[in-house]
Amino acid sequence: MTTILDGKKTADALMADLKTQVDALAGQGVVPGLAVVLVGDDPASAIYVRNKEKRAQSLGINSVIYHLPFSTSEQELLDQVNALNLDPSIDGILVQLPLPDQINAQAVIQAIDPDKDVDGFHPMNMGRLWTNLPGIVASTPYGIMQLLAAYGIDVAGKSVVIVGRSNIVGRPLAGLMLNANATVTIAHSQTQDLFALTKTADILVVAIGQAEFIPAAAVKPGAVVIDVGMDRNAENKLVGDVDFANVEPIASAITPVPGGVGPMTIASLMIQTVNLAKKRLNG
Ligand SMILES: Nc1nc(=O)c2c([nH]1)NC[C@@H]1CN(c3ccc(C(=O)N[C@@H](CCC(=O)O)C(=O)O)cc3)C=[N+]21
Repeated sequence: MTTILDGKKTADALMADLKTQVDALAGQGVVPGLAVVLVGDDPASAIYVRNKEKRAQSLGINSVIYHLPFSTSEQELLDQVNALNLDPSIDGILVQLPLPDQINAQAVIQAIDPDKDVDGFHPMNMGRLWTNLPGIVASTPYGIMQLLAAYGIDVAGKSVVIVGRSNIVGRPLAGLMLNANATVTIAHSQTQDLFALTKTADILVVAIGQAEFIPAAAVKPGAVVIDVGMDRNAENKLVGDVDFANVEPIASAITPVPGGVGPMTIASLMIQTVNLAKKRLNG
């Protein structure tokens, strides 16, 4: 029997616990503040923003959305970020990616106060992760680690293959996996004989954004499969990067899309926002 790694259920359980923490903070006069800056109308960002809003509201987190037009200049965005850096009611700042071409995303990420960088994308937080120091960790990788932990899947000593080397998922996940004592390989578009490599993985993570790219022949029987993709197939249905129907029967455990990694990403963002608010209170 294959275990379906239910991110929705796991996220709901984590949020029930987090709600008591938010209530306790409120009793001490602190409401966690999350600022989300969205430039333009990227569809994946729109789903993310909508679901974040729902979660934040039900928890009692003060989530403020700054929806700027697609034509926003880099300087205008930097000014917005600076204002949020200085706003004491804001604990976490998240600038939705991708950004329009006229804006240098790295310049914006580096303008965020590293201690408010709730996405963990600032080089300071990436450096902390890769030196195994405490810091803020990107929400999607953090959510994946929590989902594995919730199902008692230990990564220590396992062979983990991550397909995708983005700063949002692949790289930070590799750091977390290494810190948890996994043996990590990062594969990407130039990897030779990719499916032979993925077939060696005890834990296979795919984050490339190509609908149903990974076939059953690329997966070791009994592997744990984590699908980070959020793609549209030919019928415009939301699917992942893994051919779920054919891979599910041979995997020992697998995440669905939707209902897998996505809800865990949002839960992780909420957890880290609350942790930053606790820091505001306790220093
Ligand atoms: N700075 C930044 N940080 C991000 O983490 C970031 C980003 N920009 N830009 C966009 C992508 C996309 N992303 C999603 C996270 C969760 C769901 C999600 O909740 N998915 C649910 C719901 C799907 C649905 O409602 O259809 C699911 O998979 O079950 C979606 C998309 C975060 N991203």
